[in-house]
Amino acid sequence: MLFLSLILVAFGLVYYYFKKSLTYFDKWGIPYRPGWPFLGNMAEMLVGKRMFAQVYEDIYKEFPDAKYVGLFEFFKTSILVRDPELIKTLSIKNFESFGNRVPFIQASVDPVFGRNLFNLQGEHWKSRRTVLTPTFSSLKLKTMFTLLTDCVEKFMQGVSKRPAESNIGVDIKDLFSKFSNDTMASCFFGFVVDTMKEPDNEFYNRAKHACNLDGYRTLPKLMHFLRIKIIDKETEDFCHNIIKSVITERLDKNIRRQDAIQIMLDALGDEAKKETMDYDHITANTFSFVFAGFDTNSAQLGILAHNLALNPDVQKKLQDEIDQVLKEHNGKITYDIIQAMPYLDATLQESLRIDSIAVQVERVCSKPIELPPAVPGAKPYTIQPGMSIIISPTAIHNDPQYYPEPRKFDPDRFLNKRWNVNNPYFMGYGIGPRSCIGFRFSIIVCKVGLFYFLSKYSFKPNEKTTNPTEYKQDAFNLEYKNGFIVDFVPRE
Ligand code: HEM
Repeated sequence: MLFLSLILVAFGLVYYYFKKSLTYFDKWGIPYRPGWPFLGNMAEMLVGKRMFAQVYEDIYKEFPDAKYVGLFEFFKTSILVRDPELIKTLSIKNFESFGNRVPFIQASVDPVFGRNLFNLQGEHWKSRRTVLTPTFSSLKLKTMFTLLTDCVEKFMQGVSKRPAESNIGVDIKDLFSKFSNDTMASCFFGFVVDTMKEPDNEFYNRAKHACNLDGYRTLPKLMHFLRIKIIDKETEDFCHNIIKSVITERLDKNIRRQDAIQIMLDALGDEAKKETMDYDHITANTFSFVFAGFDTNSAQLGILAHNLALNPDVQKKLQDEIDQVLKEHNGKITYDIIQAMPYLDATLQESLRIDSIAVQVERVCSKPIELPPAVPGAKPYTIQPGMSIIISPTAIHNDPQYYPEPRKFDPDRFLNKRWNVNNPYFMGYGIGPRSCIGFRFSIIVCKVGLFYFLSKYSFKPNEKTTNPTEYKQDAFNLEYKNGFIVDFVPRE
């Protein structure tokens, strides 16, 4: 009985503590949506009623006059920044104070994932990012272009062998994941695989498995406390072994190939002797590209297919541009030709705007910074180290004051607009120095995939393709209600 009373008292105290913390923002007059003890503002997400990204969007919409609002994510108190100019100030000008995101996991628990760029902090991140940035320069991507066209040609051959009836009600993201996989294997791991021909290849199966992070995203602290690794031992060994054998072969036989491993080897210069090679780092880096790029690129192509199926006029305009380019260049396509296609470029930008894969962009504060009052008449608020700011690309991209008729898929909004990762009104690839390192690679992969596909086929809505678009509310990542389902038919 005494024991039970103690438990009830302890529970009461904890409940009181969390209930009280839910009024934390009152002192500064910062608006917030009332939260539940232990769950904060995330109750709807937890019961599958609202997608993560939409919880942020709902809160964003609730306070149209605020520069920022208070946010309760389970036990965590954060700031959701609404004002694009404040987003820019914090994530770019004050990068010294907001240069990190909360790490998923420590390298001591998971050596491959813990040392990847996404997860690294402070100076470790800075030096790694500096070494890796040249991998994605336009010049390097140009040299990788033939690797990409090899992949897309194999992919299209595989698509052409499918019986017509299997192109009805297709999970298009899954289909494009085969192309995305092969680009990763070839451009980052330095070996060739044809997933349309061999859908059960080990690289594809492991990449799919390793990109499933749902548990970590919802309960990272618990997973960390239990020392559950993201990358299991077998996948870790598999990646190590590929990298080791590719590097050994290159050094032994003096082979060069235009891929990311070669760029990392070249960056290591004379130290790149077999005995001193830090395979762990190269594995962690290449793996971070697969983790960050495999699912995102296929999802982006899925978003494109869905929106093109629903907007035949846009699809037709894009196919006209593709046909024209093929005709002008006798079917011989180069990196520069693809990059110079204005409507293809605008369509990709619009697809990143209308449905952002990034659930949120997060930065954790490392030095105190005073924020202006959240609303007129409120007090300035000094954000303290350890607290996160959250940015919602979905909310900004769907705000009619920045994008009139935001649910309309209209590539013309982006016609002849340059890509810019420092633009707080367009954050498909995040913002500032910590934005997506692979964005140029991703752009060219999506363009190549779409270009070749639309030169032969047209997307059509299937009875399962929701119109207007509906979302799967109990998914963590962006997913349409019935999945990424469309039909595709050969062009007339
Ligand atoms: C459509 C595809 C993609 C989308 C929408 C996307 C989006 C993003 C976003 C929103 C971030 C967080 C940025 C921030 O915090 O400001 C990010 C980070 C990152 N992305 Fe991508 N990404 C895509 C493809 C790729 C690809 C293909 C690669 C690899 C080649 C890649 C590698 C990374 C890495 C390594 C980071 C962490 C960067 C750092 O912390 O320094 N991404 N991406």
